[in-house]
Amino acid sequence: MVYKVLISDPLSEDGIQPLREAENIEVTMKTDFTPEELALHIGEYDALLVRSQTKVTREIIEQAKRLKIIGRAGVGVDNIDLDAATEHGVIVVNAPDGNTNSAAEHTIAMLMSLARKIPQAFYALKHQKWDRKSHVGVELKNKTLGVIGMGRIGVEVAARAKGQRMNVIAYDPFLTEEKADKLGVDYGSVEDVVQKADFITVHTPLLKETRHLINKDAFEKMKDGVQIINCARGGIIDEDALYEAIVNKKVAGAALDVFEEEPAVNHKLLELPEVIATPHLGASTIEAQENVAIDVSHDVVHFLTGGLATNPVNLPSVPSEVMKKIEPYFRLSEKLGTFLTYLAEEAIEEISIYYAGDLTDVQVAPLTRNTIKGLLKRHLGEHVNDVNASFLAEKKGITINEQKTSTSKGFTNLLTVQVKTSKTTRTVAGTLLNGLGARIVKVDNYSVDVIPEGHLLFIRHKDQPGAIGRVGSLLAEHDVNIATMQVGRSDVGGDAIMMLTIDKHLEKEVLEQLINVTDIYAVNAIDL
Ligand SMILES: NC(=O)C1=CN([C@@H]2O[C@H](COP(=O)(O)OP(=O)(O)OC[C@H]3O[C@@H](n4cnc5c(N)ncnc54)[C@H](O)[C@@H]3O)[C@@H](O)[C@H]2O)C=CC1
Ligand SMILES: O=C(O)C(=O)COP(=O)(O)O
Repeated sequence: MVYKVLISDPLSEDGIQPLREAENIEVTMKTDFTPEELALHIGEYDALLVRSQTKVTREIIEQAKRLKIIGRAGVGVDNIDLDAATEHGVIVVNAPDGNTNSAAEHTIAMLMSLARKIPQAFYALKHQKWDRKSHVGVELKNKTLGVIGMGRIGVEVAARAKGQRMNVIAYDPFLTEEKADKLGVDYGSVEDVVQKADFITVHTPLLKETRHLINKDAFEKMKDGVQIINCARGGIIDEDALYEAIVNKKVAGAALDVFEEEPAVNHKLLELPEVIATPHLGASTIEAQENVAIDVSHDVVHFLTGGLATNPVNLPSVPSEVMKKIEPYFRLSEKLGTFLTYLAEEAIEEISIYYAGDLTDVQVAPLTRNTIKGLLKRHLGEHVNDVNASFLAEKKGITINEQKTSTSKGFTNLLTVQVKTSKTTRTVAGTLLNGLGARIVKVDNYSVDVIPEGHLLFIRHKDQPGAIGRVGSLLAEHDVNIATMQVGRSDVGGDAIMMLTIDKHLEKEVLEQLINVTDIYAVNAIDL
């Protein structure tokens, strides 16, 4: 199998070496596709790598029949329709750390350029004007920098601003007073930051909650002569409100690296002499580009070759030490889910997954997703995966319960899956036996011991002499060899079960004949 990877924005050639060197991966770099051309060609690719330029819309994702992974060589994923990706089972990964330093340095460069009007002075000089009086700046020392968003970049900007002898006041929903103390910054609300700062810089993602976070109201509360920096995302600051605030002399200057719509040429803000700008260059350094391309290429290679992504955006990331503990259960959890699809004869309304023993100490969400994947895949097809399993279950109106319990029934680990339909509740439980691998240990109320692989027959019957023999004979007549067989019963002469492993898939006509054998109530032929 050769995986085809499309790179649709310029990425560092050194950074994509992991992709170029990987076996079975063919890389195409094509950075001039129009949206229509991308929609036309995306169906050929297994992976798509982008920066902020390519808009990965729902329309594109709907055409991407082979696509498994979208790699964002950078932080912001607002150019990717994450819901559409999730619905289509496409994992999105980013490279959150590689450009932090460059973005922070660019912010400081903008702050200093703004304070000293360097771009305006240079522009005048380029136009033969030796103009010193229009370009009088302000010092940063002892001024207050307001930082909104103290994530990776915000924290780095704050540290550098302190190096300029500035006071820093910061707001972030995850910033505590204690943490602010440790970072040597003042802790405040958005209001405090807005009211007290001489310079305000934003470093949040663009979300519903942060869209126009800095708006007309906010500008009104600011100090006269405040200066604004946005090296995060266009849209965090309301551009119309900023324009008004500059024209009304409330805001003395603004430095913008990002815009609500990009590319932003002929933007009205660019006509104002108080505004300096760069065309989204925060991450545009040799180092950052190499870092993010390496990180995202590694994730794409790992993922395409069956490994796990380090920086998933539309799946909760799982620390590697946790992953090591739960990975052995992946196969078992999926098989238990698949097993139950054969037992549930009506539509599944509720799935409950119980984790016991060693499994109570770990993060089990990936196992839950895997179980649901097993439950849905048989009927919905191969496109069901970890990314879209929960979404698809919810869309089908299936309630999902996940619970850790102390009842491990003597097993060191026990994974029990139960499904409810309008008529019945069916249960299967499995365990990982030390050194022996996975076993199904319970079906409904019956204890069994069977490897969850291959072809199984689960038969419910009346506990009567001859029932087992009749099943054996019928299978022999059809050349079906029995590899293992277990029986169990509730009480003598009552309900009983047989669990067989057979050497081949049971044909439909044999199954129908088996169901008609005397004393047999139900037969499930299960292919795992
Ligand atoms: N101009 C450029 O080229 C670059 C821009 N960026 C952008 O910079 C921004 C920050 O990136 P990182 O620091 O890496 O992200 P991050 O995820 O480490 O930090 C974002 C912070 O914003 C905080 N936040 C969320 N909602 C908030 C709110 N309503 N008020 C205050 N804080 C809020 C979060 O709690 C988080 O701590 C992102 O928008 C990213 O896309 C990143 C790299 C380069
Ligand atoms: O990483 C980010 O969020 C950025 O904004 C960088 O964008 P870029 O990769 O330079 O198009």
